[in-house]
Amino acid sequence: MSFRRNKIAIIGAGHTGMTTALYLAQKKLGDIVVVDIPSAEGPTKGKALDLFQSHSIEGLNSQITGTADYREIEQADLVIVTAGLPRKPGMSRDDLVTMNVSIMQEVAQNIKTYAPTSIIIVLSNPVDVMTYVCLKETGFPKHRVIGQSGILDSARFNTFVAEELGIAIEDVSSFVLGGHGDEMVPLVRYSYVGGIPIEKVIPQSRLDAIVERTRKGGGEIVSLLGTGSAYYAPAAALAKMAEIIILDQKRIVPSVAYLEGAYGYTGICLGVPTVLGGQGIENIIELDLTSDEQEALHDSANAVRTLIENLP
Ligand SMILES: NC(=O)c1ccc[n+]([C@@H]2O[C@H](COP(=O)([O-])OP(=O)(O)OC[C@H]3O[C@@H](n4cnc5c(N)ncnc54)[C@H](O)[C@@H]3O)[C@@H](O)[C@H]2O)c1
Ligand SMILES: O=C(O)C[C@H](O)C(=O)O
Repeated sequence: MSFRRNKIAIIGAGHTGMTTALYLAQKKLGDIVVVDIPSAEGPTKGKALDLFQSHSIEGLNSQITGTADYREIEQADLVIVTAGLPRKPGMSRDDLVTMNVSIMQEVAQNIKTYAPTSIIIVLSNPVDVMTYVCLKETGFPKHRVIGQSGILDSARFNTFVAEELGIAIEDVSSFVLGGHGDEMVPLVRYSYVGGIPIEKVIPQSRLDAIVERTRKGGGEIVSLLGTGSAYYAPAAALAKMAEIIILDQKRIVPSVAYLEGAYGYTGICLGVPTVLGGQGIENIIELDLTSDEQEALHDSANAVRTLIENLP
């Protein structure tokens, strides 16, 4: 009799990578290997060992390994890519594209070599473009290369709605569509509090303000932090996607997916509602959009397409 535990690789042992490792360990989803560049091998091993030692106190039993050697991701079921530069105050996510594309190309080649059957979740920014680069570099089928943005953006929207109404965050459900930039499209019409459409309980002017704050939600944290960008909520979003995939939960969540016709777009990666499960993206759900929503999505998709067309 032989048992094999799930294996999750995280590329990038920075803020989001290590926070994701912590959430994954707490969710007891499998063994975790964290990979960073050779010059960061010591700190990567140190962070992994520190987290591993916390298991004795927390009653956890995942194996946590830090390394700079991609051979250690062999047989990973899931690879989460957080490698790349975060933005600084005053920058947009798109300003990271040149640096992060070359990092993504190198990372993707290593995943292709050492974990060719894995499912990949990309976090690195600008995430719609990085998901596209990862898909093209690995040559993996499109359902196995997924980007994270919508769970985070929806979580921000939910937080602001809950604050506005003074109610529990868990009673708010919303959808944010489109690219992970300031043109993202929070879908107010598809957002609810305890099953009640939010348009019935929040006046339009306040909804407009919440939509605007959601669009700029990442930048708000970047300005407050002064250095680096958000990591607790992004890591929670990654761990949620990992849990859905590993447990084959078939949940409906927004993911960055490669589109071949959905919403009228082809050849770009964009945030859309998906069914996520053991195969990765198992389906894309097409919602009816009003002409205003379509126009907003068009602006967002165009911003992503322009970046893709101008890739270095
Ligand atoms: N999509 C989202 O919702 C979202 C949310 C948060 C952060 N991000 C993005 O995620 C990325 C990481 O953010 P962070 O806060 O963890 O940054 P960080 O600087 O804390 O960590 C990045 C890590 O990547 C490593 N790295 C760099 N080049 C590498 C390579 N070639 N191979 C392996 N590792 C490499 C660095 O050494 C560093 O440890 C950034 O691009 C950020 O913008 C995206
Ligand atoms: O805003 C950033 O640069 C990081 C991330 O995309 C976020 O939304 O928090």
